[in-house]
Amino acid sequence: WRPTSRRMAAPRIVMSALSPPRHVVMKFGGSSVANAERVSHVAELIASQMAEEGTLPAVVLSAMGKTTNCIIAAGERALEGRVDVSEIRSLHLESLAALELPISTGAEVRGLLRDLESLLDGVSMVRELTPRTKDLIVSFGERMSCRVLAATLSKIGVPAVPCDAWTLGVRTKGMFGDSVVDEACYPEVARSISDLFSQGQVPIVTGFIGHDADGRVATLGRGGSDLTATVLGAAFGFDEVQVWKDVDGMMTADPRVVRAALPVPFVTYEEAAELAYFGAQVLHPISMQPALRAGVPVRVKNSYNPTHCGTLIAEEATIKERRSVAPLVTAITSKRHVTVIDVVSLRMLGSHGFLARVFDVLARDRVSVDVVATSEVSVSLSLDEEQSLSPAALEELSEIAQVELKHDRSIVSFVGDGSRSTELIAQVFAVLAANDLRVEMISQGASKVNVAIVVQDDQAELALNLIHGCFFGAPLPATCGGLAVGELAPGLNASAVAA
Ligand SMILES: Nc1ncnc2c1ncn2[C@@H]1O[C@H](COP(=O)(O)OP(=O)(O)O)[C@@H](O)[C@H]1O
Ligand SMILES: N[C@@H](CC(=O)OP(=O)(O)O)C(=O)O
Repeated sequence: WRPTSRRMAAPRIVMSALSPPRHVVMKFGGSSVANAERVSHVAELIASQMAEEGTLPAVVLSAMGKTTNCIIAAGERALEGRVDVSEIRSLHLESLAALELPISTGAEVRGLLRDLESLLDGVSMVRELTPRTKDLIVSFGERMSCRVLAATLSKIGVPAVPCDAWTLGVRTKGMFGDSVVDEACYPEVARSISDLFSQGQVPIVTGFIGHDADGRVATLGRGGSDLTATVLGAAFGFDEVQVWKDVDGMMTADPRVVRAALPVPFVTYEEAAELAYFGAQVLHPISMQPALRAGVPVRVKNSYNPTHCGTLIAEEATIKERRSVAPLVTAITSKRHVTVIDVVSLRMLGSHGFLARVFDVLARDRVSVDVVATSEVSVSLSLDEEQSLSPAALEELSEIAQVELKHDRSIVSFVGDGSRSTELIAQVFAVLAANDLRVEMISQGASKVNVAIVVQDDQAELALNLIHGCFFGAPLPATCGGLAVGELAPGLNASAVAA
């Protein structure tokens, strides 16, 4: 679907550039607006980008800091009869005061806090918190943060207006807590944004939330503001979707785990989706889909180093053109605390339908699988930490096979040039074998950009650093996952690691 009415007249906002403004989405997550100081920093960043680069933004914002986690915790406490929003109230009222925002903004935020508290009182009385009610209570985080940022921007001359996403027409479908945006709403969203731009207004849009077909609040799953940003990008046809973080773009690994991680300048949509799905926290797993379908480039930027070019995420042809050489590995990521299920059935030797039986049980238990390895009489598959098989499902599998659960595993994934996977796998296994790190599963082939291995949790950090050093040449840190390189886990080869 391509938007028809992309461009409206340049609004009253003073634009330094003579050419028509570049329409961009600027998404800021919770860590970018964790307190009053960071809200003020983001407001200055938006205003300076408008003035210096002539951009006309729609801003997508998440709840301040860990407000979503706090509201979820408040919901769980309300189930036990305790209603307490003091931490949430303090953060927002102190921010209002520190930012010296108008009384009207304070009144709006206090009203939202009262509504949240009333809902929690209700949960406390009925001792029930349905997925629908949980979505409604968590939505208050984004609704408050948008009002705080919009008022802060207005104070510095940017005519910002807070927009609950449903007021722009963002309509969801699917389950509460894990909805997606219905593409049928894109034309209405495009018109709403055009109208705001033509009125010279900068929309500050709640990420993560929307209304379902019945007008009930629903959320897009944790981290869903990235998806809101790419949906707006696709619906209106923005020139770029910017995802602002506290790091210099998508990195070659999680910088909190691999201190030598480096920014990646160019990533394809497919690589970004695989990295996000297999643990790279930097983007929501399905947020690349709307951008890919509409051909809208995504750029991951650092709000603390805005002059850094960050990471450009775009279609394969564009990225290949921009890359000087095709890297063997673009980036490495990991998903911790997964469970591997080994299902072995000698009785099914030669008989068809073994795999179908196993996956039928999983489907009825509504669990999704990340990594699979099969043989004629066995299948191994991984479930991430939020999922587990019901006793009934385990019993049913045990009727046709021996079932073994192996907890505390990690999936380590390498995203890169799938056509050179043999070379990639050879290097990975060489460095891991040199250190007696055991690979329990490997999966390659389904995706042309991803190879995944399974190791034990307590060796994942070392594996990540070893492999990262292998492909990106950075020295090993003194310790990996609590293991000092000089005093490695029993049996590890110190000389090879040191080398
Ligand atoms: N491959 C990666 N590239 C960049 N950042 C990563 C990666 N993997 C994990 N991270 C971590 O994700 C953090 C940003 O995610 P998050 O804190 O959720 O940001 P936000 O709140 O803005 O959405 C970074 O600070 C970084 O430590
Ligand atoms: N606040 C929601 C939505 C979101 O996307 O947040 P963040 O941008 O901080 O990941 C959450 O915590 O899931």
